[in-house]
Amino acid sequence: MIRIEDLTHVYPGGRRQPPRTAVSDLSLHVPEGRFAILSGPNGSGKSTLFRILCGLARPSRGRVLIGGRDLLADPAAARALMGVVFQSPAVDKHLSVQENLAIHAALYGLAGAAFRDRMAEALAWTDLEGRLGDRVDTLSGGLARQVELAKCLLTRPRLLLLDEPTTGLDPASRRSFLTALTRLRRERGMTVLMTSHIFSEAEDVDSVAIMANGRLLAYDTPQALRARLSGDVLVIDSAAPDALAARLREDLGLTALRNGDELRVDDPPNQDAVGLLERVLAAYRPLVRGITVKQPALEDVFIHVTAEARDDAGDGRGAATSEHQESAA
Ligand SMILES: Nc1ncnc2c1ncn2[C@@H]1O[C@H](COP(=O)(O)OP(=O)(O)OP(=O)(O)O)[C@@H](O)[C@H]1O
Repeated sequence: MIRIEDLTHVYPGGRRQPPRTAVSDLSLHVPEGRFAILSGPNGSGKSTLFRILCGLARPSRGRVLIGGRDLLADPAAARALMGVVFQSPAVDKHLSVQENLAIHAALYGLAGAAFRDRMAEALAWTDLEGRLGDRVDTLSGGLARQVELAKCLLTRPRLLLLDEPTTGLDPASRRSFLTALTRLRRERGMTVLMTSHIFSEAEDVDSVAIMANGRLLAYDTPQALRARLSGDVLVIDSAAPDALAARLREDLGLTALRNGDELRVDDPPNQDAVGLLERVLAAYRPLVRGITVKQPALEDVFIHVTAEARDDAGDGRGAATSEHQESAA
């Protein structure tokens, strides 16, 4: 459904600013009926890629096919297949749910009975039943987001693009929103691509793409990504992470990846993580604020992959292998 080929986007520089490459030679395939999450640290290029996919920005190079339609050559045909939920609210909060839906429907020539049918169909995926006459600013944040979803569904898209749709929602509202997306994928065969920083959301989707510095570092199923870290992870919170990392390297031959004040030793070689925890505490107690051993979750893979890319390349650039791209496809 989405095929991105060798996509590059460079923001032109100004008098004082050099050109900036936000997306670099990125290829990604999301087959029809899959739910994929796009993740990456701040500034990794997610929003730029999202804007290109919605047709809001034209890439410097590369090709994007949406349902076989060339987004750059025939944007109207490609856009007709998609519904988009942007990060910033795109509903009028002073109007009721129904009024918001009616305005959006009118843009697509839907009115009268046709509109009412489509509205009922769209609302069936949400928890908005009984709230049609309520002004959007009287709804909870979670329900207000569902109005955006219902708006997109009015046009029966085959692809849903969502930019951090659950940011700011409480866990229960997040869960309801994701349940609606999962049902749309399962019962309607809809393709869903969503950007997110919340890794608990990614545990049950079909595939997860991890970007950094405009490049795709990994793209695979959550299970396959988790399997990249086979053993336990030792996580150390330290007031002096660089000094402690140097000690671990010099004294114990261990590579620790730094993430803020945290050091992580993934799957420690030649010893179990609990044994290592005891050794670290015994030898470097003054440098340790907190220490724990845990089973790797997706978030740990994300930290591992992005930190490794930073360490490997120095300039933060890593490269996804075609193997990862294909296995998720
Ligand atoms: N309009 C612009 N002009 C110049 N550079 C830009 C512009 N928009 C983004 N960039 C740069 O492109 C890179 C990618 O930014 P982008 O916003 O796409 O990343 P992101 O992953 O969405 O970040 P965030 O999670 O913080 O929203 C960054 O280095 C950013 O500074």
